[in-house]
Amino acid sequence: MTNAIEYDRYDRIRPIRWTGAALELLDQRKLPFTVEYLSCASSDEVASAIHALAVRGAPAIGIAAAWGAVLAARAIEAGDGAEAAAKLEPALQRLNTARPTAVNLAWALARMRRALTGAGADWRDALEREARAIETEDLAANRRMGEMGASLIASGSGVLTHCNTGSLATAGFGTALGVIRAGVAQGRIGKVFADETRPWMQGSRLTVWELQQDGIDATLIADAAASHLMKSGQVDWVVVGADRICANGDTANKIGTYQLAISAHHHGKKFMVVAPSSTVDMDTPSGDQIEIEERDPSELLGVSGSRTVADGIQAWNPVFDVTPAELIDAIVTEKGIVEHPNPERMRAVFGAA
Ligand SMILES: CSC[C@@H](O)[C@@H](O)C(=O)COP(=O)(O)O
Repeated sequence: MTNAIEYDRYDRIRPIRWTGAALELLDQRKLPFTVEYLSCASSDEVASAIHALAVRGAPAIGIAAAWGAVLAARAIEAGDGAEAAAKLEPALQRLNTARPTAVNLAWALARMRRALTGAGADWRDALEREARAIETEDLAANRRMGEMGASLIASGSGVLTHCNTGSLATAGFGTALGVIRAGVAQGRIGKVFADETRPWMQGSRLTVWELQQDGIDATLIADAAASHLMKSGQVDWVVVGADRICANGDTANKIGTYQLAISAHHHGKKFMVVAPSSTVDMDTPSGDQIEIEERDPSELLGVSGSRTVADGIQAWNPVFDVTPAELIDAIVTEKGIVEHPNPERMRAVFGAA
């Protein structure tokens, strides 16, 4: 179990690049066949890219929004941080409403506002420093969580993951996928399964592609095959990311996570949530208070742009669900692991709201 993790090996995919003049986003709508960066020169372009899923994954949209605030600053004149904060607020609000469920977006923008507090004429530098810090800290948190989460996994285990929680969804390395990378490097994980994650196909288009870049074998399954897989005994842990973790441990993540947790519980498999503390929202008492994003039903009506459903059919497209804390064995963050989360154990690691 002493295999060192060669982090350089995982540095090949960077979803977010700041050029000094523009924000470049690896366009996740086009992967895996086209690797192309979308250049955003204004905060409104960043907000549109977040809404359209050109950049996606809770930590990545927080980082992109932080750089969006830096771009918004280019469009205003202000003598100090207080004046800048007032003038930037409309742009920050537009970034904030680009997607509702992942708390990392609001968290990153709150940090950007705080960076302006007390800043003088050099307020633009303060903003840029903060955006860079948010990005750098995310990468460090992912590496730490990777090692912490992997330490829970017994040698030779099989894991199943959902959605995409890798480099593409973060500053790099990933959350749940970081645990999988670390677990494979340490020889703990023998077999990786990824589900397709309908309807947007983050698993089949992004996760298995990311793992292939690292030379990690992964087996793709249909979402509907997950319970059958667990029953077959090939999986010991379900390892997922999060978009918002509440004060009681209830966790919002990609639609389908909840049914994986129910199935894991039924089959006696362990269920791990991996997320940086920027995903923890101690101000929201429970999952009942989380706004669940509903996207355009057209995402369900076709595959790769080709319509597969008869005209006139209605569809409902909630893109996240909430897994109750009692179905979670461990929440892994860079601040610590909360086993069998409840309000008291959450407070012990993250403090009171
Ligand atoms: C490290 S990413 C964690 C979550 O953001 C991820 O599991 C997820 O649900 C992403 O949803 P998406 O709609 O693709 O942004």
